[in-house]
Amino acid sequence: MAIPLSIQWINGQLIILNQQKLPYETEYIALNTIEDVYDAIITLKVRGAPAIGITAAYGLAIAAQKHDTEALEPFHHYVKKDAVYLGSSRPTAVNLVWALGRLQHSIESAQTVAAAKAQILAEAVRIHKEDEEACRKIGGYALELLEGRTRVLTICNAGSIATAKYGTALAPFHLGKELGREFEVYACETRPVFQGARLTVWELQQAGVDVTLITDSMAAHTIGAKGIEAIIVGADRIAANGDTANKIGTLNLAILAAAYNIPFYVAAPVATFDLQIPNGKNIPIEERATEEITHIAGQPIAPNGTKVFNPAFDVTPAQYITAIITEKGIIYPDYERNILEVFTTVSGKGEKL
Ligand SMILES: CSC[C@@H](O)[C@@H](O)C(=O)COP(=O)(O)O
Repeated sequence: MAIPLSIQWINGQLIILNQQKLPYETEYIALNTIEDVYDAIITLKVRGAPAIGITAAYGLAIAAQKHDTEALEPFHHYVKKDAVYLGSSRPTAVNLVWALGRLQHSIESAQTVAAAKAQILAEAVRIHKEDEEACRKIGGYALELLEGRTRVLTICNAGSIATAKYGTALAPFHLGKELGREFEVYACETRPVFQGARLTVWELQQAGVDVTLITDSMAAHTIGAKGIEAIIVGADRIAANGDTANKIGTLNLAILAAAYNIPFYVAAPVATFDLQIPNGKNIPIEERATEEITHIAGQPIAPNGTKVFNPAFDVTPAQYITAIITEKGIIYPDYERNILEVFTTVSGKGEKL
């Protein structure tokens, strides 16, 4: 039994777990070029907001090593162009542009191209390491909040394989296992791409955590029938007022939690907050290919030419969120005030580091 990892930097090579192939095949692939990284992100070989950010950071660092110039100005120009390219791969998870921005910032003061190349790679490794630490802390805070509750519902995969390790929403279950605390996790299958069925169930089984799969449409019934005591989800972008974008279907669960009077928790690192965005209305929502809905495993399930709407994320208004669990602590309403306070404490400037 072990917590699976999705991203590894081994002897100067980026190796990822190909999440497209799970749960049938556990395939690890090397990403050697910026195009490999872009493709892996857009085709969901690697997915989950923090994992996208970490992979893109390595992608930018890999590309930077290959730029054949001794002059700093063109080097910065190439890095900026690469960052724009990688940043265009998926629009909702803010961790992507956050990580790319952090790498660019890390080389601003470099005196030579050689120094910049070393610094940009070091920063990617740092982001990777920091995310594991952040997720472990999130798990600790989530365990405090879940004290006395064992039956917990989740959606999508906000687990170890969506981050450096442990995950965000799944972190308390992994950490709980390490500490001898058992949970009964209910995983929504998460149509249309089945991150819940394919990834969360697989990941929790690998780690020896008790997990039960339901279809998304069974959530309301299951909360009552199985006595679900809390819902915990991840996030792709959290606006300054606490409105939270996460996998499509999350909003349904938030409304159900309110109807059943059980807590609805969002777990995310501070890298997932976007203070430039005042509220959820301004969060860009990715729309993906129609085939994700009209086909399952390559087989059509709807008439040819069916009109489709396929938003990959929805936005849960802050009023439905009981608490937001970060590595800096647990944030409660009033979110607008308390989120700003966390960031002011973190950076001293009311900005994301
Ligand atoms: C810790 S991952 C948090 C979110 O990124 C996760 O809940 C989610 O919605 C992932 O969506 P995906 O489309 O699989 O990248």
